[in-house]
Amino acid sequence: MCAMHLVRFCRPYPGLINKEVKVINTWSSHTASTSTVVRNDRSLPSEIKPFSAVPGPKGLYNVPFIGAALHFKPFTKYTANEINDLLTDMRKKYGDIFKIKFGKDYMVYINHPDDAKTILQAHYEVHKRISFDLSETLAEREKVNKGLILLNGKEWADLRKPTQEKMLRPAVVASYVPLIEKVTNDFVDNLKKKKQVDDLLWELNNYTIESVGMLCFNKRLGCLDEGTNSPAEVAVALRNIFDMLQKSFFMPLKMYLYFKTPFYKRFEQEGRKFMEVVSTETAIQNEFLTKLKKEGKLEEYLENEPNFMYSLLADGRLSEDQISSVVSDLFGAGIDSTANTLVFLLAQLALNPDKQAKLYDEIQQVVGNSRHLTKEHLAKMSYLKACLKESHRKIFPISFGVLRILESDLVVGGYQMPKNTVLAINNRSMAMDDRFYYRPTEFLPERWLRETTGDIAKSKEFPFAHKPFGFGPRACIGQRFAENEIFIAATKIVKNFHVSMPSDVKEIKTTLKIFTTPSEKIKMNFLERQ
Ligand code: HEM
Repeated sequence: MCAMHLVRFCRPYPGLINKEVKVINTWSSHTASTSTVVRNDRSLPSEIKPFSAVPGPKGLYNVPFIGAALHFKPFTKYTANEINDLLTDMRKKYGDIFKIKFGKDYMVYINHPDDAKTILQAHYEVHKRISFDLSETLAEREKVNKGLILLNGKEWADLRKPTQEKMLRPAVVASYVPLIEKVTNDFVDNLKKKKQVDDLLWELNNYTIESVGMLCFNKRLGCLDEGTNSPAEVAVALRNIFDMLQKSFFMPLKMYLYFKTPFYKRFEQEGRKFMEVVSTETAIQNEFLTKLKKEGKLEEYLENEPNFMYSLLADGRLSEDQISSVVSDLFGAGIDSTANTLVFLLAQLALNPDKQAKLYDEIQQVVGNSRHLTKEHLAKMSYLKACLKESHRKIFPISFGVLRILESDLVVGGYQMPKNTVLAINNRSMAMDDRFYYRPTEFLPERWLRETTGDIAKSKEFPFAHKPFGFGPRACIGQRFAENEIFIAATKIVKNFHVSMPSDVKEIKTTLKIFTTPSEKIKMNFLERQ
């Protein structure tokens, strides 16, 4: 065992500090106040226990491949799309840390923020992502370059570095505000005509395709044009792709790795539809840029509009093939993620009219009669930001939570986790845990405001309980773009409409398709404000 591991063993792990502590509320913008809180009520093993002692289902459940099948229908009431319910039951039975065998390896579920912190702050060099073997098999069979989502180690870092420089810089993000605003104005105009929608997710899918299309291809793809009532084919393909990925993850026998099974063939068909759109649009964008360059008009064009693909081409560190794979990943990851987030945010506001009224007041105060939204407006809207954070907490957006594969041994919650252990941070379960959140079942954006103190602000004690965009070098690369898009859409929609749902709807039922998504169509009324 190396010296670093010994140091880890000797260090008292965070959860051992299990007593009343004085906490300075440094988040108060006015005066720092002191309050006494019970930080958590964990009971941890008094000495470090081996991995074999991590609790979890016993017996047949631990037989490689077959064991996983026993957790799902027809043996239980759960399907792969409802794995969250299975995990909630296991959390109740086994506690803050438990392990389940999926395939041939264990996956360890983490339900305490102290442990989430230990894992997310551990040292990683390869930053290996858990295998989406269905997508990997498709990429290999179709001879398509893998992108940010599938690559690891140096190949991933070579793509990530230049892309991140272009995507996460505040100035770049800000330059997209006017472009997204135009897309949002068209969406709002459509809502004014419709007044009511029967399937909010599909409407928002068309909106997010248009927004992320502006980032990836600098082009409007026509999904919001008059007469386009059906969702774009690419959105349908993506929905099916994510559903199949979710299912493939928990399949006991993955025959598609060896043969083109009917399940694989359906995935291939949807994958090809998606890739067709991306390669067509990428080629058009390339042609457009080459033409402008030949005509000597490129500089002038770039002065007026940001162009993400051009900035990657001009950077010189990535080949055209690598750029295509980056654009493909951004387009694929950017549509359903943001559309679902917006559905749930609007639904929470509809179910909580008092919070909607408060948000409307903030919008009126900050934006008033300005014709355009600016990054300065967005920066001032703290209640809007709190609404998004709270909506993500109540309905956690990612099916698996944030996953990490250990690159060296690590003590987590009193257990010795060996190198290569797969750990899943179960933010969804922490979100409903009253050790970390005051009245966790309620939609209370106030809990996130800087000026909030006392019990309601308990969540601020546990930042690692809530990581909807992940953490560290492998965190969501689209976070800033997504937040901008969500803030602009929510601001414009709430400014223009009072949103409501049919009176018999009291809660939103969800299912998991990589992203959390409504299990039934969501109807929404958009009553124009006078
Ligand atoms: C509300 C919307 C979104 C949520 C909740 C979300 C969440 C996440 C999460 C949790 C991860 C994994 C982070 C980790 O392991 O630490 C991730 C990765 C990623 N996201 Fe997002 N995301 C969203 C929107 C977007 C958008 C709009 C884009 C593209 C424009 C995008 C592109 C990506 C990509 C490419 C990765 C993989 C990054 C890598 O492995 O280097 N996401 N996202």
